[in-house]
Amino acid sequence: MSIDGQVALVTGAGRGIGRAIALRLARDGADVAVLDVHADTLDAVAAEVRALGRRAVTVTADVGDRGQVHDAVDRTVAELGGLDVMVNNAGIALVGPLSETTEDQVARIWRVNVDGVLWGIQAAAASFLARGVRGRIVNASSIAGHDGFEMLGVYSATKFAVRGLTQAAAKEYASAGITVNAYCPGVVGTDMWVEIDQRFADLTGAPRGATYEKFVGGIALGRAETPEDVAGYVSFLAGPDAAYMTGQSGLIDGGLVYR
Ligand SMILES: NC(=O)C1=CN([C@@H]2O[C@H](COP(=O)(O)OP(=O)(O)OC[C@H]3O[C@@H](n4cnc5c(N)ncnc54)[C@H](O)[C@@H]3O)[C@@H](O)[C@H]2O)C=CC1
Ligand SMILES: CC(=O)C(C)=O
Repeated sequence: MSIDGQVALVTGAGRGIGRAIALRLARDGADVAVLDVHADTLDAVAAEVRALGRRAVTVTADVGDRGQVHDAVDRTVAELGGLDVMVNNAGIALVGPLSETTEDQVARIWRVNVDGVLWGIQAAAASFLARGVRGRIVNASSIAGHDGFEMLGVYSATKFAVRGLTQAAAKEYASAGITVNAYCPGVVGTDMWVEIDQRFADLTGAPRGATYEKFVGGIALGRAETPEDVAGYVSFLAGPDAAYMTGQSGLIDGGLVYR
């Protein structure tokens, strides 16, 4: 198993891509701390991790709160005996025209998608450095971090920002043997996309499902992405075969955006 005996912390692990990453890392041999701002599904995800024979802890925390993220890392080390892999997966979407975007909307999404990744990088790297661990940091960007999408403009900006943080952190921590990479999924059939599609319907009058189908229609491989497609790539980035890779933001989108 590629990451046997390691400890990972996955944010936004209560559902969707984060849940799939937690389970994949557990299947590949890691003990996992599952973190989410919504506590309701965390026990179920932790139970799934334990059913795979690995240890799990649940952490209810807001990634936009620096102190809570640092506490989450400390708790993981205390309860699971270390931390080797930090997956900054939590994120939220914002759908709407730039012309109508408010300060509150920008502050809210920036706090989760960008500040949340920054605090995760900072807390994990401090913990790796303090313990002499050549750890892995893996961040959630998106196709929207490679291409600006209409009606998803501020969301796109946050995902471009994640790529900037990923590159800068890779350089800052390289001498300590810490790698920092990002994954850039395409159209993954999670609750986030249900919400995006509904919001497009509300704003444009498009029938429900039409926006999702339009995006999926552009995928060369001919199907929507699954959370497990993303999780496999994250496990690769966390594992030994990615040891010589840092600062990269790799597209895993079935052939939707070409960069
Ligand atoms: N679904 C998609 O098509 C794509 C998703 N992504 C990115 O992948 C990541 C995961 O996406 P999905 O699983 O689809 O989203 P999702 O909305 O299904 O799940 C996100 C999880 O993050 C949690 N979360 C939200 N705000 C949080 C906060 N402040 N602190 C801690 N947890 C918080 C939510 O409670 C939820 O459990 C996000 O960063 C998203 O932007 C990137 C490209 C495509
Ligand atoms: C949800 C997302 O990341 C998109 C539309 O690329």
